[in-house]
Amino acid sequence: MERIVEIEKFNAEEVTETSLRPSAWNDYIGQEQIKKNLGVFIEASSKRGEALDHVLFYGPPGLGKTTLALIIANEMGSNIKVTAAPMIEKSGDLAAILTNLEEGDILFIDEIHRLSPAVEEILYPSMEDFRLDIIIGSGPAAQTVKIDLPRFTLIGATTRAGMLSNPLRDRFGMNFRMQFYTPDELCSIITQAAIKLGKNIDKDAANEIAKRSRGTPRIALRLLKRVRDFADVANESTILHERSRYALDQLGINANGFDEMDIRLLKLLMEAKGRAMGLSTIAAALSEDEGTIEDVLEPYLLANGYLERTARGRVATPKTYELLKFGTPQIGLFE
Ligand SMILES: Nc1ncnc2c1ncn2[C@@H]1O[C@H](COP(=O)(O)OP(=O)(O)OP(=O)(O)O)[C@@H](O)[C@H]1O
Ligand SMILES: [Mg+2]
Repeated sequence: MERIVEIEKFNAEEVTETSLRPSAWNDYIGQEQIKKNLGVFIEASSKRGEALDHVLFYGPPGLGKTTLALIIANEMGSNIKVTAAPMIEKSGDLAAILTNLEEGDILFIDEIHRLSPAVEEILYPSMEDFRLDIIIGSGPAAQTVKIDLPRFTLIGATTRAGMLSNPLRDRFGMNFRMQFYTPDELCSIITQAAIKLGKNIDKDAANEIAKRSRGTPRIALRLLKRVRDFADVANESTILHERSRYALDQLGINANGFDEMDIRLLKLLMEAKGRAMGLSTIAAALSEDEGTIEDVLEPYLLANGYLERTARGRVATPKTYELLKFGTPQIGLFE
C-alpha cells in the first residue's frame, strides 16, 4: 500500500524543517522511554490487526512531537492526515475530515488545546465509539444522524497540556510527556543533520552547538544551519569547533542557550533579590500569558535548576545569579 502523507499546515518553518526531519524509527534520537513504550503498543496493535489507541504528546515546542507522529505512521505503514486545531473552525470541518478517513488511518491534530468546544463535542464520540453524531436542523425538528466511522488513530500534540479539557484528555489511551534532550543526544541529532546538509562536523563543534540549544532539536538544527553558513563563507568543508564558537558568539547565542525571554524572566526574578514572585506578577511584567510562561518558558529553566517554584512563587537559583553575574540573592532563601 502506498502511504499518503498529507500536510495541510505549511508555514515557512515547516518547509525548511521537513528536509532534516528523520522519517525512520531508528533515526529518531532520544525520548527513549517514550519510544520503548510506543514500540510495545505499536507491535501489539499490529499483531491484533487493530488501529493503535489514541495518543497524546505534550511538551514544549520543538522537542519532536510532530516528527514522532509522522514516524509512527511510517512504522505502522498507515496513511496520516496532518492538521492543526485552528484550521478546524466548525464542527462540519471536522466531520469532513473524519468521514474521509479509512480504516487504520492516523489523524494528527497539532495544537489540540485550541479546538473549539463545539468541535470537541463532535470529537468525543468519534474517538470513543468511532461514531459521528450530526445534528440536522434546529428546534423541535432537529434530528441526530449517526454515521459510523472507520477505526482510526488520533494523535494529538500540544505545548499546553494544562489547557486541554479533562474529557478530551481522558479519551487518549496514551499520554506522553516529551523530555528535553541531553547534550549527547543533541550532538547525534546535529551530526546526523550535518550529513544530510552535505557537511562534516567536528565532534567539539557539534558539542558547542548542542550546549547552546536549550535541550531542543529545533534550536539545534537552526543553529547548525547558521554555523554552516559561516563555514561555507570561510570555504571550510568541515565545521570546526573554532568556527562554530565564533559563529554562535556572532549570532549572540548565549552559552547556555537562553533566549531573550529566558533572560527577561531570570533578570526579573533576580531584581526581586531572592523574594518569590507569583506567576501573575511575572506574566504582567513580561506581557506574556501565564500558561505560556508555565508550559513553554519555565520547563527548561526548572529542569536545569535555573529557577525554582516555591509555595510563594518563583525564585532564581544561586546558579542563575552566578551565571548572569547579578550578585547574590539578598534574602536568605538558600541557607
Ligand atoms: N528525536 C529527534 N531526532 C532527530 N531530529 C529531531 C528529533 N526531534 C525533533 N527533531 C527535529 O527537530 C525539528 C522540530 O521537531 P518537531 O517539529 O517534531 O517538534 P514539535 O514538538 O512538533 O514542535 P511544536 O510544538 O512547535 O509543533 C524537526 O525538524 C525534526 O527534524
Ligand atoms: Mg509540531
